[in-house]
Amino acid sequence: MIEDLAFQGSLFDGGETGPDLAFSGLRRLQLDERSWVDVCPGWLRGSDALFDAMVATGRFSQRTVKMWDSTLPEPRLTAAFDPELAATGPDQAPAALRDISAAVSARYGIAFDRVWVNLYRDGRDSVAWHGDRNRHTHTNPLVVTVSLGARRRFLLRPRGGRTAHELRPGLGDLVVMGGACQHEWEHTVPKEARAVGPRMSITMRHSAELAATA
Ligand SMILES: O=C(O)CCC(=O)C(=O)O
Ligand SMILES: [Fe+2]
Repeated sequence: MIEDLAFQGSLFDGGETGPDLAFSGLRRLQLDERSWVDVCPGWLRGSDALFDAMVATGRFSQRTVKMWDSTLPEPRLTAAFDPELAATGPDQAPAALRDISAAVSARYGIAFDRVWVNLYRDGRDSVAWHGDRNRHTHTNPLVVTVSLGARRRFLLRPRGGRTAHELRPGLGDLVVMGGACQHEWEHTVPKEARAVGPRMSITMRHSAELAATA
C-alpha cells in the first residue's frame, strides 16, 4: 500500500528537491492583531522526490489517540525525524530535511529542531481541530509545515469559533503559523469525500524559546 502512495506522489512536482532561499512569493495572512500565517506557494521545488524518499524510509506508523474511555488509531500515519541526523546518522532521513530546516531556521531566527511528518493516505485521513501542544511549553511558538503531494484543505478558526480561512497546501507549499496562533486559533485538515491523492506534511517546531522581540 505504501508503494502505491509513492507512485502517486510522483505525479505532481518532479525534479531535484530544494527550498527557495529567497522565499519569493511569501505573503503574510494576518489573522488578527496577535496571530498570523505565512504562506509561500511552491516553496520547495521537486517535492515529489522528497515524498518518495520519505515513504521509502519505512518509518511511518499509525499512532493511537485517547478519546474519552477508548484508544483509537489516529486517522493518518506519522514519523519523527532528527534533521541533524538526516542522511548521515542512523535516522536515514533524506538530506533535504536538513536543507529545509536550515532554510526556515535562518529565515525565522530560531532552530527548527523537532520534525514530525504526517502522511494522509487519502481523504479518509485527517486531523481534527486543535492548537499544537507546544503552546503549553512555549509562548507564541512558530510551527512550520511543508506540504508534499496532493492538495488538502487546511482550515483555521478562532478557538471554538467558525472557520475563518481556508488554505489548500500541497506541492511544496510552505505554511508557517506564528504569533498567538496556537493559543488563540485552531487548525484542521478535514476528511474529504471526493477522491484525493496522498499528501504529506513535514512539520517543524523549535525546542528553544523565542526571543521576546521575535
Ligand atoms: O498536515 C497539516 O498540514 C497539519 C498537521 C498538524 O496540524 C499537526 O500535525 O499538528
Ligand atoms: Fe497542528
